[in-house]
Amino acid sequence: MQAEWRELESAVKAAADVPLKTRFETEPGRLGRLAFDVAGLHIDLSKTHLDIPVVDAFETLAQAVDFRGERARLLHGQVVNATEGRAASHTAERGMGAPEHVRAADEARAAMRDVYDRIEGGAFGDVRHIIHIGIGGSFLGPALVIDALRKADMRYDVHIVSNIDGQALERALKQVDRTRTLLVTVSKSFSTLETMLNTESALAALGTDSKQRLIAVTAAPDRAAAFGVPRENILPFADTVGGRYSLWTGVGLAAVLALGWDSYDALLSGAAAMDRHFADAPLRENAPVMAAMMDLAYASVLGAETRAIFAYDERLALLPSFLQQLETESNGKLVDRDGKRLERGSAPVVWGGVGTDAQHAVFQLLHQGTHLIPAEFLAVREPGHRLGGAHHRHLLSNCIAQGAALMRGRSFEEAKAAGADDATAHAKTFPGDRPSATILLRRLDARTLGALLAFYEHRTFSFGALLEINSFDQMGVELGKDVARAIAEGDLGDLDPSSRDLLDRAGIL
Ligand SMILES: O=P(O)(O)OC[C@H]1O[C@](O)(CO)[C@@H](O)[C@@H]1O
Repeated sequence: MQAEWRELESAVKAAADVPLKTRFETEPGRLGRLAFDVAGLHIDLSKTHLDIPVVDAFETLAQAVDFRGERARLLHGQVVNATEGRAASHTAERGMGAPEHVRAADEARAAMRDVYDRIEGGAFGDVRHIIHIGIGGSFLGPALVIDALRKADMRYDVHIVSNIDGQALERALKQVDRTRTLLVTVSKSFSTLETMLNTESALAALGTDSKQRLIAVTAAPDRAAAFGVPRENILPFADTVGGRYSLWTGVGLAAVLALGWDSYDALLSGAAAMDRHFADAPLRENAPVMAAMMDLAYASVLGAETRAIFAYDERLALLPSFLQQLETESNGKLVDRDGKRLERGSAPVVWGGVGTDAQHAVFQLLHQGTHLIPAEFLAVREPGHRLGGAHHRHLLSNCIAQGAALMRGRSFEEAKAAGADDATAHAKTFPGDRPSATILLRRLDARTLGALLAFYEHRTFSFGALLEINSFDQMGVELGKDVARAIAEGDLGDLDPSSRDLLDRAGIL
Protein backbone atom coordinates (compact mmCIF):
# COMPACT_ATOMS: atom_id res chain seq x y z
CA MET A 1 0.00 0.00 0.00
CA GLN A 2 2.88 2.30 0.66
CA ALA A 3 3.72 2.53 -3.05
CA GLU A 4 0.11 3.42 -3.92
CA TRP A 5 0.01 6.10 -1.24
CA ARG A 6 3.34 7.52 -2.43
CA GLU A 7 1.99 7.68 -5.98
CA LEU A 8 -1.17 9.35 -4.72
CA GLU A 9 0.78 11.83 -2.63
CA SER A 10 2.90 12.92 -5.53
CA ALA A 11 -0.17 13.26 -7.79
CA VAL A 12 -2.02 15.36 -5.20
CA LYS A 13 1.01 17.54 -4.50
CA ALA A 14 1.54 18.12 -8.22
CA ALA A 15 -2.17 19.00 -8.56
CA ALA A 16 -1.91 21.46 -5.68
CA ASP A 17 0.76 23.37 -7.62
CA VAL A 18 -1.58 24.13 -10.52
CA PRO A 19 -3.86 27.13 -9.89
CA LEU A 20 -7.49 26.03 -9.80
CA LYS A 21 -8.74 28.92 -11.89
CA THR A 22 -6.53 27.99 -14.84
CA ARG A 23 -7.77 24.43 -14.93
CA PHE A 24 -11.02 25.05 -16.74
CA GLU A 25 -9.05 26.33 -19.76
CA THR A 26 -6.29 23.74 -19.67
CA GLU A 27 -8.42 20.66 -18.92
CA PRO A 28 -11.14 20.26 -21.54
CA GLY A 29 -14.24 18.58 -20.12
CA ARG A 30 -13.22 19.24 -16.52
CA LEU A 31 -16.66 20.39 -15.37
CA GLY A 32 -18.35 17.41 -16.98
CA ARG A 33 -15.94 15.01 -15.27
CA LEU A 34 -16.27 16.53 -11.82
CA ALA A 35 -19.96 17.44 -11.62
CA PHE A 36 -22.56 14.78 -10.88
CA ASP A 37 -26.34 14.69 -11.09
CA VAL A 38 -27.83 12.08 -8.80
CA ALA A 39 -31.31 11.75 -7.30
CA GLY A 40 -32.13 15.47 -7.38
CA LEU A 41 -28.64 16.60 -6.30
CA HIS A 42 -26.12 18.43 -8.43
CA ILE A 43 -22.68 17.90 -6.89
CA ASP A 44 -19.91 20.09 -8.30
CA LEU A 45 -16.37 19.14 -7.27
CA SER A 46 -14.68 21.02 -10.10
CA LYS A 47 -13.27 23.83 -7.93
CA THR A 48 -10.98 21.40 -6.14
CA HIS A 49 -7.60 19.88 -6.85
CA LEU A 50 -9.04 16.63 -8.17
CA ASP A 51 -7.71 16.03 -11.67
CA ILE A 52 -7.16 13.02 -13.90
CA PRO A 53 -3.77 11.96 -12.43
CA VAL A 54 -5.16 12.29 -8.87
CA VAL A 55 -8.25 10.26 -9.68
CA ASP A 56 -6.08 7.67 -11.46
CA ALA A 57 -3.91 7.38 -8.36
CA PHE A 58 -7.00 7.00 -6.18
CA GLU A 59 -8.27 4.24 -8.48
CA THR A 60 -4.98 2.44 -8.00
CA LEU A 61 -5.24 2.86 -4.24
CA ALA A 62 -8.86 1.69 -4.31
CA GLN A 63 -7.74 -1.46 -6.09
CA ALA A 64 -4.91 -2.05 -3.61
CA VAL A 65 -7.12 -1.67 -0.53
CA ASP A 66 -9.95 -3.71 -2.11
CA PHE A 67 -12.36 -0.80 -1.92
CA ARG A 68 -14.91 -2.56 -4.11
CA GLY A 69 -14.74 -5.65 -1.89
CA GLU A 70 -15.32 -3.55 1.22
CA ARG A 71 -18.24 -1.78 -0.47
CA ALA A 72 -19.73 -5.16 -1.39
CA ARG A 73 -19.28 -6.35 2.20
CA LEU A 74 -21.10 -3.24 3.43
CA LEU A 75 -23.97 -3.56 0.96
CA HIS A 76 -24.34 -7.34 1.39
CA GLY A 77 -24.47 -7.25 5.15
CA GLN A 78 -21.10 -8.79 5.91
CA VAL A 79 -18.96 -7.77 8.87
CA VAL A 80 -17.39 -4.36 8.28
CA ASN A 81 -17.20 -3.40 11.94
CA ALA A 82 -14.60 -5.90 13.10
CA THR A 83 -14.01 -4.53 16.60
CA GLU A 84 -17.68 -5.09 17.39
CA GLY A 85 -17.93 -8.16 15.14
CA ARG A 86 -20.88 -6.96 13.09
CA ALA A 87 -22.23 -5.64 9.82
CA ALA A 88 -23.37 -2.07 9.27
CA SER A 89 -26.84 -2.63 7.89
CA HIS A 90 -28.28 0.89 7.47
CA THR A 91 -28.79 0.36 3.73
CA ALA A 92 -31.00 -2.65 4.53
CA GLU A 93 -33.43 -0.11 6.02
CA ARG A 94 -33.73 1.18 2.45
CA GLY A 95 -33.98 -2.29 0.91
CA MET A 96 -30.35 -3.08 0.02
CA GLY A 97 -28.52 -5.64 2.12
CA ALA A 98 -28.40 -9.23 3.30
CA PRO A 99 -31.89 -10.81 3.07
CA GLU A 100 -32.03 -11.31 6.84
CA HIS A 101 -31.20 -7.64 7.45
CA VAL A 102 -33.79 -6.46 4.94
CA ARG A 103 -36.37 -8.79 6.54
CA ALA A 104 -35.55 -7.50 10.03
CA ALA A 105 -35.83 -3.91 8.78
CA ASP A 106 -39.20 -4.63 7.17
CA GLU A 107 -40.49 -6.23 10.38
CA ALA A 108 -39.25 -3.31 12.46
CA ARG A 109 -40.94 -0.89 10.06
CA ALA A 110 -44.20 -2.83 10.34
CA ALA A 111 -43.98 -2.54 14.15
CA MET A 112 -43.30 1.17 13.75
CA ARG A 113 -46.32 1.54 11.50
CA ASP A 114 -48.42 -0.22 14.10
CA VAL A 115 -47.32 2.19 16.85
CA TYR A 116 -47.79 5.13 14.45
CA ASP A 117 -51.37 3.99 13.71
CA ARG A 118 -52.12 3.50 17.42
CA ILE A 119 -50.91 7.02 18.17
CA GLU A 120 -52.92 8.43 15.27
CA GLY A 121 -55.93 6.38 16.33
CA GLY A 122 -55.94 7.87 19.83
CA ALA A 123 -54.57 4.92 21.81
CA PHE A 124 -52.37 7.34 23.76
CA GLY A 125 -55.10 9.98 24.17
CA ASP A 126 -55.35 13.21 22.27
CA VAL A 127 -51.61 13.61 21.73
CA ARG A 128 -50.48 17.07 20.64
CA HIS A 129 -46.91 17.21 21.90
CA ILE A 130 -44.05 14.77 21.57
CA ILE A 131 -40.95 14.94 23.71
CA HIS A 132 -38.21 13.01 21.91
CA ILE A 133 -35.38 12.11 24.29
CA GLY A 134 -32.07 10.91 22.84
CA ILE A 135 -28.53 12.06 22.21
CA GLY A 136 -25.91 11.86 19.43
CA GLY A 137 -27.16 9.68 16.60
CA SER A 138 -30.36 9.20 18.55
CA PHE A 139 -31.36 12.81 17.98
CA LEU A 140 -29.29 14.60 15.33
CA GLY A 141 -30.88 12.84 12.33
CA PRO A 142 -34.52 13.25 13.39
CA ALA A 143 -33.88 16.86 14.48
CA LEU A 144 -32.38 17.66 11.08
CA VAL A 145 -35.21 15.97 9.19
CA ILE A 146 -37.90 17.80 11.16
CA ASP A 147 -36.17 21.14 10.71
CA ALA A 148 -35.52 20.60 7.02
CA LEU A 149 -39.02 19.45 6.12
CA ARG A 150 -40.99 21.49 8.65
CA LYS A 151 -44.48 22.36 7.43
CA ALA A 152 -46.76 25.17 8.51
CA ASP A 153 -49.32 22.63 9.70
CA MET A 154 -47.11 20.22 11.61
CA ARG A 155 -49.19 17.38 12.96
CA TYR A 156 -47.48 17.32 16.35
CA ASP A 157 -45.39 19.79 18.21
CA VAL A 158 -42.05 18.00 18.72
CA HIS A 159 -39.51 18.93 21.41
CA ILE A 160 -36.16 17.26 21.33
CA VAL A 161 -34.21 16.88 24.54
CA SER A 162 -30.64 15.63 24.46
CA ASN A 163 -28.45 17.37 27.04
CA ILE A 164 -28.19 16.09 30.60
CA ASP A 165 -28.34 19.74 31.69
CA GLY A 166 -31.81 19.84 33.26
CA GLN A 167 -32.51 23.15 31.55
CA ALA A 168 -33.10 21.31 28.28
CA LEU A 169 -35.90 19.14 29.67
CA GLU A 170 -37.31 21.92 31.80
CA ARG A 171 -37.65 24.17 28.74
CA ALA A 172 -39.50 21.42 26.84
CA LEU A 173 -41.81 20.68 29.77
CA LYS A 174 -42.74 24.34 30.04
CA GLN A 175 -43.99 24.33 26.46
CA VAL A 176 -46.24 21.29 26.55
CA ASP A 177 -49.63 20.35 27.93
CA ARG A 178 -48.44 17.41 30.05
CA THR A 179 -51.74 15.53 29.73
CA ARG A 180 -51.42 15.51 25.93
CA THR A 181 -47.73 14.64 25.70
CA LEU A 182 -46.15 11.45 24.39
CA LEU A 183 -42.59 10.55 25.40
CA VAL A 184 -40.38 8.90 22.81
CA THR A 185 -37.09 7.72 24.27
CA VAL A 186 -34.53 6.78 21.66
CA SER A 187 -31.39 4.97 22.67
CA LYS A 188 -29.71 2.18 20.77
CA SER A 189 -28.13 0.88 23.96
CA PHE A 190 -30.95 1.96 26.28
CA SER A 191 -28.28 2.74 28.83
CA THR A 192 -26.94 6.17 27.85
CA LEU A 193 -26.72 8.26 31.00
CA GLU A 194 -28.19 11.47 29.57
CA THR A 195 -31.13 9.71 27.94
CA MET A 196 -31.99 7.53 30.90
CA LEU A 197 -31.88 10.39 33.42
CA ASN A 198 -33.92 12.67 31.15
CA THR A 199 -36.47 9.89 30.66
CA GLU A 200 -36.80 9.32 34.41
CA SER A 201 -37.24 13.04 35.06
CA ALA A 202 -39.73 13.40 32.21
CA LEU A 203 -41.76 10.43 33.48
CA ALA A 204 -41.82 11.96 36.95
CA ALA A 205 -43.00 15.28 35.54
CA LEU A 206 -45.73 13.67 33.44
CA GLY A 207 -47.42 11.91 36.36
CA THR A 208 -48.32 8.47 37.59
CA ASP A 209 -49.45 6.70 34.41
CA SER A 210 -46.68 8.24 32.32
CA LYS A 211 -44.99 4.92 31.44
CA GLN A 212 -48.10 4.08 29.45
CA ARG A 213 -47.29 7.13 27.31
CA LEU A 214 -43.66 6.17 26.78
CA ILE A 215 -42.44 4.68 23.51
CA ALA A 216 -38.93 3.22 23.51
CA VAL A 217 -36.90 2.92 20.30
CA THR A 218 -33.88 0.74 20.89
CA ALA A 219 -31.66 -2.14 19.83
CA ALA A 220 -31.84 -3.42 23.43
CA PRO A 221 -35.58 -4.17 23.85
CA ASP A 222 -35.08 -6.29 26.97
CA ARG A 223 -33.44 -3.36 28.74
CA ALA A 224 -36.39 -1.17 27.79
CA ALA A 225 -38.82 -3.81 29.11
CA ALA A 226 -36.82 -4.10 32.35
CA PHE A 227 -37.07 -0.32 32.66
CA GLY A 228 -40.86 -0.71 32.62
CA VAL A 229 -41.77 0.22 29.05
CA PRO A 230 -44.85 -1.81 28.00
CA ARG A 231 -43.75 -4.43 25.43
CA GLU A 232 -46.17 -3.15 22.80
CA ASN A 233 -44.57 0.30 23.11
CA ILE A 234 -41.05 -0.92 22.33
CA LEU A 235 -39.81 -0.39 18.79
CA PRO A 236 -36.71 -2.48 18.23
CA PHE A 237 -34.11 -1.96 15.57
CA ALA A 238 -31.12 -4.08 14.60
CA ASP A 239 -27.88 -3.61 16.53
CA THR A 240 -26.11 -3.73 13.17
CA VAL A 241 -27.44 -0.21 12.49
CA GLY A 242 -24.95 2.28 13.92
CA GLY A 243 -26.36 5.13 15.99
CA ARG A 244 -25.23 7.86 13.56
CA TYR A 245 -26.69 5.85 10.66
CA SER A 246 -30.00 5.14 12.37
CA LEU A 247 -32.44 7.88 11.41
CA TRP A 248 -34.03 5.52 8.86
CA THR A 249 -35.29 3.21 11.61
CA GLY A 250 -37.83 3.83 14.37
CA VAL A 251 -35.30 6.40 15.61
CA GLY A 252 -37.11 8.72 13.20
CA LEU A 253 -40.54 8.07 14.78
CA ALA A 254 -41.06 11.64 16.06
CA ALA A 255 -40.11 13.04 12.66
CA VAL A 256 -42.42 10.60 10.90
CA LEU A 257 -45.29 11.53 13.22
CA ALA A 258 -44.69 15.22 12.65
CA LEU A 259 -44.31 14.99 8.88
CA GLY A 260 -46.54 12.03 8.00
CA TRP A 261 -45.78 8.50 6.81
CA ASP A 262 -45.59 9.55 3.15
CA SER A 263 -42.61 11.78 3.92
CA TYR A 264 -40.90 8.82 5.56
CA ASP A 265 -41.46 6.63 2.50
CA ALA A 266 -40.07 9.40 0.30
CA LEU A 267 -37.01 9.86 2.54
CA LEU A 268 -36.24 6.14 2.29
CA SER A 269 -36.77 6.09 -1.47
CA GLY A 270 -34.36 9.01 -1.98
CA ALA A 271 -31.74 7.22 0.12
CA ALA A 272 -32.35 4.02 -1.86
CA ALA A 273 -31.72 5.89 -5.13
CA MET A 274 -28.37 7.06 -3.75
CA ASP A 275 -27.59 3.51 -2.54
CA ARG A 276 -28.06 2.22 -6.09
CA HIS A 277 -25.82 4.93 -7.50
CA PHE A 278 -23.14 4.17 -4.90
CA ALA A 279 -23.38 0.43 -5.56
CA ASP A 280 -23.33 0.62 -9.36
CA ALA A 281 -21.58 3.71 -10.71
CA PRO A 282 -17.94 3.32 -11.77
CA LEU A 283 -15.67 4.96 -9.21
CA ARG A 284 -14.91 8.07 -11.24
CA GLU A 285 -18.62 8.65 -11.88
CA ASN A 286 -19.58 7.80 -8.33
CA ALA A 287 -20.44 11.00 -6.46
CA PRO A 288 -19.87 9.82 -2.87
CA VAL A 289 -16.63 8.05 -3.82
CA MET A 290 -15.29 11.05 -5.70
CA ALA A 291 -16.20 13.35 -2.80
CA ALA A 292 -14.37 10.99 -0.43
CA MET A 293 -11.31 11.10 -2.70
CA MET A 294 -11.44 14.88 -2.51
CA ASP A 295 -11.76 14.76 1.30
CA LEU A 296 -8.79 12.39 1.57
CA ALA A 297 -6.65 14.49 -0.77
CA TYR A 298 -7.08 17.46 1.54
CA ALA A 299 -7.15 15.78 4.96
CA SER A 300 -4.75 12.90 4.53
CA VAL A 301 -2.32 14.19 1.92
CA LEU A 302 -2.29 17.99 2.11
CA GLY A 303 -2.84 18.08 5.88
CA ALA A 304 -6.07 20.11 6.02
CA GLU A 305 -7.18 19.83 9.62
CA THR A 306 -10.69 21.10 9.12
CA ARG A 307 -13.48 20.99 6.58
CA ALA A 308 -16.17 23.66 6.56
CA ILE A 309 -19.81 23.21 5.51
CA PHE A 310 -22.14 26.12 4.86
CA ALA A 311 -25.80 25.53 4.14
CA TYR A 312 -27.26 28.46 2.24
CA ASP A 313 -30.71 27.50 3.42
CA GLU A 314 -32.19 27.99 6.89
CA ARG A 315 -33.87 24.61 6.66
CA LEU A 316 -30.48 22.90 6.60
CA ALA A 317 -29.05 24.79 9.57
CA LEU A 318 -28.55 21.55 11.52
CA LEU A 319 -26.69 19.81 8.69
CA PRO A 320 -23.18 20.83 9.87
CA SER A 321 -23.89 19.40 13.35
CA PHE A 322 -25.28 16.19 11.86
CA LEU A 323 -22.24 15.80 9.62
CA GLN A 324 -19.91 16.65 12.45
CA GLN A 325 -21.04 13.51 14.28
CA LEU A 326 -21.33 11.37 11.15
CA GLU A 327 -17.86 12.14 9.84
CA THR A 328 -15.83 12.69 12.99
CA GLU A 329 -17.26 9.82 15.03
CA SER A 330 -16.91 7.51 12.04
CA ASN A 331 -13.47 8.50 10.82
CA GLY A 332 -11.74 10.36 13.66
CA LYS A 333 -9.48 7.38 14.25
CA LEU A 334 -5.90 6.77 15.28
CA VAL A 335 -5.38 3.21 14.03
CA ASP A 336 -6.28 1.21 10.94
CA ARG A 337 -8.37 -1.97 10.84
CA ASP A 338 -5.31 -4.02 11.87
CA GLY A 339 -4.67 -1.78 14.86
CA LYS A 340 -1.67 -0.13 13.21
CA ARG A 341 -1.09 3.55 13.94
CA LEU A 342 -2.15 5.68 10.95
CA GLU A 343 0.64 7.44 9.12
CA ARG A 344 -1.59 10.17 7.76
CA GLY A 345 -4.50 12.31 8.91
CA SER A 346 -7.93 10.78 9.40
CA ALA A 347 -11.19 12.78 9.58
CA PRO A 348 -10.74 16.53 9.70
CA VAL A 349 -12.62 18.67 12.18
CA VAL A 350 -16.02 19.31 10.60
CA TRP A 351 -17.56 22.68 11.30
CA GLY A 352 -19.75 25.21 9.58
CA GLY A 353 -22.90 27.24 9.70
CA VAL A 354 -25.53 28.89 7.55
CA GLY A 355 -25.03 31.31 4.72
CA THR A 356 -25.20 34.17 4.51
CA ASP A 357 -24.73 34.60 8.28
CA ALA A 358 -21.38 32.82 8.27
CA GLN A 359 -20.05 35.20 5.62
CA HIS A 360 -20.23 37.97 8.21
CA ALA A 361 -18.48 35.92 10.85
CA VAL A 362 -15.84 33.47 9.64
CA PHE A 363 -15.36 34.06 5.92
CA GLN A 364 -12.51 36.49 6.52
CA LEU A 365 -10.51 33.48 7.67
CA LEU A 366 -11.67 31.34 4.77
CA HIS A 367 -10.57 33.92 2.21
CA GLN A 368 -7.39 35.28 3.77
CA GLY A 369 -6.50 33.11 6.78
CA THR A 370 -3.42 30.89 6.86
CA HIS A 371 -5.13 27.48 7.06
CA LEU A 372 -6.06 25.18 4.22
CA ILE A 373 -9.84 24.76 4.64
CA PRO A 374 -11.81 22.95 1.94
CA ALA A 375 -15.25 24.54 2.01
CA GLU A 376 -18.56 23.04 0.99
CA PHE A 377 -21.62 25.06 0.03
CA LEU A 378 -25.17 23.75 -0.18
CA ALA A 379 -28.13 25.54 -1.66
CA VAL A 380 -31.64 24.74 -2.87
CA ARG A 381 -32.94 25.97 -6.18
CA GLU A 382 -36.57 26.33 -5.03
CA PRO A 383 -36.98 28.80 -2.16
CA GLY A 384 -38.54 27.64 1.08
CA HIS A 385 -40.58 30.84 1.54
CA ARG A 386 -43.00 33.08 -0.34
CA LEU A 387 -41.33 36.42 0.20
CA GLY A 388 -40.45 36.93 -3.42
CA GLY A 389 -37.45 36.39 -5.62
CA ALA A 390 -35.07 39.01 -4.20
CA HIS A 391 -34.25 37.00 -1.07
CA HIS A 392 -33.51 33.86 -2.99
CA ARG A 393 -31.63 35.56 -5.80
CA HIS A 394 -29.31 37.22 -3.29
CA LEU A 395 -28.98 34.07 -1.22
CA LEU A 396 -27.95 31.90 -4.17
CA SER A 397 -25.77 34.61 -5.70
CA ASN A 398 -23.89 34.89 -2.43
CA CYS A 399 -23.50 31.13 -2.18
CA ILE A 400 -22.09 30.73 -5.66
CA ALA A 401 -19.98 33.89 -5.38
CA GLN A 402 -18.08 32.51 -2.38
CA GLY A 403 -16.73 29.52 -4.25
CA ALA A 404 -15.83 31.72 -7.22
CA ALA A 405 -14.04 34.28 -5.03
CA LEU A 406 -12.20 31.63 -3.01
CA MET A 407 -10.85 30.19 -6.22
CA ARG A 408 -10.14 33.41 -8.06
CA GLY A 409 -8.62 35.58 -5.30
CA ARG A 410 -7.42 39.11 -5.93
CA SER A 411 -3.85 39.99 -6.85
CA PHE A 412 -1.75 42.78 -5.35
CA GLU A 413 -1.75 44.46 -8.74
CA GLU A 414 -5.52 44.36 -8.94
CA ALA A 415 -5.78 45.90 -5.49
CA LYS A 416 -3.30 48.62 -6.49
CA ALA A 417 -5.16 49.29 -9.72
CA ALA A 418 -8.28 49.87 -7.65
CA GLY A 419 -6.47 52.75 -5.94
CA ALA A 420 -4.99 51.20 -2.78
CA ASP A 421 -1.57 52.22 -1.45
CA ASP A 422 1.01 49.46 -1.02
CA ALA A 423 0.21 48.52 2.58
CA THR A 424 -3.53 48.53 1.96
CA ALA A 425 -3.08 46.63 -1.29
CA HIS A 426 -1.27 43.87 0.63
CA ALA A 427 -4.20 43.69 3.08
CA LYS A 428 -6.60 43.59 0.15
CA THR A 429 -4.77 40.78 -1.62
CA PHE A 430 -6.53 37.43 -1.59
CA PRO A 431 -4.35 34.43 -2.41
CA GLY A 432 -7.24 32.58 -4.09
CA ASP A 433 -6.77 28.99 -5.23
CA ARG A 434 -8.88 27.90 -2.26
CA PRO A 435 -10.92 24.75 -2.91
CA SER A 436 -14.65 24.40 -2.54
CA ALA A 437 -17.41 22.00 -3.49
CA THR A 438 -21.01 23.02 -4.14
CA ILE A 439 -24.12 20.91 -3.81
CA LEU A 440 -27.29 22.22 -5.38
CA LEU A 441 -30.62 20.57 -4.56
CA ARG A 442 -33.48 20.94 -7.00
CA ARG A 443 -35.89 21.27 -4.10
CA LEU A 444 -35.78 20.37 -0.43
CA ASP A 445 -38.31 17.56 -0.19
CA ALA A 446 -38.15 14.29 1.69
CA ARG A 447 -36.84 12.32 -1.26
CA THR A 448 -34.00 14.71 -2.03
CA LEU A 449 -33.10 14.99 1.65
CA GLY A 450 -32.92 11.19 1.87
CA ALA A 451 -30.58 11.13 -1.11
CA LEU A 452 -28.42 13.88 0.39
CA LEU A 453 -28.01 12.13 3.74
CA ALA A 454 -27.26 8.80 2.08
CA PHE A 455 -24.68 10.59 -0.10
CA TYR A 456 -22.91 11.73 3.06
CA GLU A 457 -23.13 8.27 4.64
CA HIS A 458 -21.49 6.66 1.62
CA ARG A 459 -18.89 9.40 1.34
CA THR A 460 -17.99 8.82 4.99
CA PHE A 461 -17.76 5.08 4.45
CA SER A 462 -15.64 5.55 1.31
CA PHE A 463 -13.21 7.81 3.17
CA GLY A 464 -12.81 5.16 5.87
CA ALA A 465 -12.51 2.29 3.39
CA LEU A 466 -9.79 4.02 1.37
CA LEU A 467 -7.91 4.77 4.58
CA GLU A 468 -8.58 1.18 5.78
CA ILE A 469 -10.11 2.21 9.07
CA ASN A 470 -13.25 0.97 10.81
CA SER A 471 -15.85 3.71 10.32
CA PHE A 472 -18.43 1.97 12.49
CA ASP A 473 -17.06 1.90 16.01
CA GLN A 474 -16.49 4.84 18.38
CA MET A 475 -14.22 3.59 21.13
CA GLY A 476 -12.86 7.10 21.66
CA VAL A 477 -15.94 8.24 23.54
CA GLU A 478 -15.67 5.55 26.22
CA LEU A 479 -12.84 6.81 28.41
CA GLY A 480 -14.49 10.17 29.10
CA LYS A 481 -17.72 8.37 30.02
CA ASP A 482 -15.87 5.99 32.41
CA VAL A 483 -14.06 8.83 34.17
CA ALA A 484 -17.31 10.84 34.49
CA ARG A 485 -19.15 7.83 35.93
CA ALA A 486 -16.39 7.19 38.46
CA ILE A 487 -16.36 10.86 39.53
CA ALA A 488 -20.16 10.95 39.86
CA GLU A 489 -19.91 7.87 42.10
CA GLY A 490 -17.26 9.59 44.23
CA ASP A 491 -14.42 7.37 43.04
CA LEU A 492 -11.59 9.82 42.29
CA GLY A 493 -8.89 7.13 42.00
CA ASP A 494 -5.69 8.67 40.64
CA LEU A 495 -7.44 11.77 39.32
CA ASP A 496 -4.96 14.60 38.69
CA PRO A 497 -4.67 17.62 41.04
CA SER A 498 -6.12 20.09 38.52
CA SER A 499 -9.31 18.06 38.04
CA ARG A 500 -9.69 17.51 41.81
CA ASP A 501 -9.33 21.23 42.39
CA LEU A 502 -11.92 21.99 39.70
CA LEU A 503 -14.37 19.48 41.22
CA ASP A 504 -13.86 21.13 44.58
CA ARG A 505 -14.51 24.59 43.15
CA ALA A 506 -17.56 23.30 41.24
CA GLY A 507 -19.01 22.01 44.52
CA ILE A 508 -18.97 18.36 43.43
CA LEU A 509 -16.56 17.04 46.06
O1 LIG B 1 -28.33 5.63 21.18
P1 LIG B 1 -27.50 5.56 22.39
O2 LIG B 1 -27.08 4.15 22.73
O3 LIG B 1 -28.19 6.22 23.55
O4 LIG B 1 -26.16 6.34 22.11
C1 LIG B 1 -26.16 7.71 21.84
C2 LIG B 1 -24.88 8.15 21.21
O5 LIG B 1 -23.80 7.86 22.06
C3 LIG B 1 -22.68 7.41 21.31
O6 LIG B 1 -22.54 6.06 21.56
C4 LIG B 1 -21.42 8.13 21.67
O7 LIG B 1 -21.28 8.27 23.03
C5 LIG B 1 -23.07 7.68 19.87
O8 LIG B 1 -22.40 6.86 18.99
C6 LIG B 1 -24.53 7.48 19.91
O9 LIG B 1 -25.16 8.03 18.79
